[in-house]
Amino acid sequence: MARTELSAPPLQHRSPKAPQGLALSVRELRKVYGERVVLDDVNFEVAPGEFIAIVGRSGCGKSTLLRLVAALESAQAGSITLDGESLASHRDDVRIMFQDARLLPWKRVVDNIALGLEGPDAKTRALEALSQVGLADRAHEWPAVLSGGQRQRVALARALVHRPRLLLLDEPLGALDALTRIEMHGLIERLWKEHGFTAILITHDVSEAVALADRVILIEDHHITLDETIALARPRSRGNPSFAALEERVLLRVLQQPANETPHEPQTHVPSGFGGWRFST
Ligand SMILES: Nc1ncnc2c1ncn2[C@@H]1O[C@H](COP(=O)(O)OP(=O)(O)OP(=O)(O)O)[C@@H](O)[C@H]1O
Repeated sequence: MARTELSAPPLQHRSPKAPQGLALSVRELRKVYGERVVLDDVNFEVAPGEFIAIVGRSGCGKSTLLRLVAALESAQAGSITLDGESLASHRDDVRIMFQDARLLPWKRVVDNIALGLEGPDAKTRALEALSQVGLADRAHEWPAVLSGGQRQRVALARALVHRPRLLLLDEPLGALDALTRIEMHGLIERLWKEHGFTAILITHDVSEAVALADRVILIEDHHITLDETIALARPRSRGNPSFAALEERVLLRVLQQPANETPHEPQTHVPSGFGGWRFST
């Protein structure tokens, strides 16, 4: 496989002020619904500040895995740790964003973002976050008058205002048109670089995964069967032949036509400890 334009390690571009992203370790994870095994012996590691995309056919367990990392559900076996500690220890460091923005329609945009913030500067912080996603001029409007893409920008601001160290993205661009998606890729990548959080993105769009992620993980048959490093310099160009080659390679694997190379082995063990933490957006 062609691998050109080697990128720098994820954190080298970051501002020294950015909080460090959390390291994630998933070990021997098993999730079953009734008789249905969804995940079995799933193992992977995510380095602080790394951007991971998870792909796989519909129903393979991507959202289930993210919900387990978000402690919205618990597993039958295995462990998930953040910086070697339980999920409960980092409940305030993790935020999740979904395909629908889930804004409260009776609150203005800025008040949706300020929800859950405390202190006299809550509104100022909410306005700053809104400005970071390019919507400062829509602060006092109702969510209903925004476009789908704008609503997702608000959802992103609502997550970022809490300065997460791990951002979980469950197909956040799935309902947007192709042009808006590409604009959002640029925005997400810029904010990831500036804020320094670790990011885990679920997507059906292999091109999106290759555009954004340091690594793409494939789930099939309850396991991780591919863990592919995307060693392309950022910002990435879809017109680049190396981009197209990587996209094709991952897509062929998703379609169950293995390429010639062997998937990466699962990575090393770190201390375990499973705990729950409160969900909030
Ligand atoms: N609460 C639940 N109860 C029972 N089965 C569930 C539950 N949640 C998910 N499942 C099942 O687990 C499997 C994995 O679902 P999941 O939503 O994680 O897949 P996915 O890869 O995210 O799919 P998609 O790409 O279509 O969103 C599916 O077979 C689904 O029906």
